[in-house]
Amino acid sequence: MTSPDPSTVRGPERAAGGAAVPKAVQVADLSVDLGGRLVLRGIDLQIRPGEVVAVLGANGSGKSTLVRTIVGLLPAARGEVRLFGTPVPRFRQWSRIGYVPQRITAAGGVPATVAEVVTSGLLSKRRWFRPLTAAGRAAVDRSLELVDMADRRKDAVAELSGGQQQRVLIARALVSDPELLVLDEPTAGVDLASQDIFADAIRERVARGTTVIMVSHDLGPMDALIDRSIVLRRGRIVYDGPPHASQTHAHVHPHPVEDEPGWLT
Ligand SMILES: Nc1ncnc2c1ncn2[C@@H]1O[C@H](COP(=O)(O)OP(=O)(O)OP(=O)(O)O)[C@@H](O)[C@H]1O
Repeated sequence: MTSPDPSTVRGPERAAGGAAVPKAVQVADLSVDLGGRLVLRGIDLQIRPGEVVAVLGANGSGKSTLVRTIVGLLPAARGEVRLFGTPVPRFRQWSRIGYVPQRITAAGGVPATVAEVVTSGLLSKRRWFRPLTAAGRAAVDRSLELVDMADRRKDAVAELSGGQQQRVLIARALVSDPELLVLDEPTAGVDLASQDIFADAIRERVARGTTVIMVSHDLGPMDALIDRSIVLRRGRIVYDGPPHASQTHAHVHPHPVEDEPGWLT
């Protein structure tokens, strides 16, 4: 019997035949140094395909740094991150990953329409100049409908409100139908109605086996989707478990971390 190619295996249910399905995310002994300071220290984390994980913690605890390192935007000072079994520096299948950054970067001073920004989620750097296929256009339309922005597709992103821009970024992350969604405070500054729209879009993806990592201070309507919470404190994981009372997890520290000499607050 031949083993399936791990890179084509999707979702935990594809483990039939005994072949080991790679974890969606594996973080081993990860430390990250920013500006000469260890912002993450000794992080160990494994996320199975299909899991929906909330990353919680106080301001400055390292949440954004963790997810930015997971998607390859920051290098590890020590340790390793693997995506679907491949070390991030060698990972090339970025269409399998959807990422919504914490702050608006879509406009970035570049005049781009809503549809253009969402389309950019379909294109790897090497394929920028290829015309979009009919399937690609349909995916962009579907994604814009999911976040209720279809009627703004020709508008300049820079002219949208902050919450509307955030919806465009969410549509951009969803458009390639990624297997792993990494969302850094996706609904910060987004009104409740839009949060509901967003939660519906994520719920639909989760039902199809998409893995989700979401940084949030206020999960809102997403709360019911979470099946595991991780709490960071000063660059370390201090809680990893069921998301009971998730609104207060940021204050749960079952394994208190002693302040260490040399830790700069
Ligand atoms: N470029 C940088 N250079 C140096 N230190 C940085 C840099 N970016 C972030 N930090 C520091 O790293 C720590 C973790 O920051 P990070 O943005 O990961 O926290 P966070 O948990 O996402 O916070 P928040 O909830 O406020 O978004 C903070 O103390 C921050 O000051």
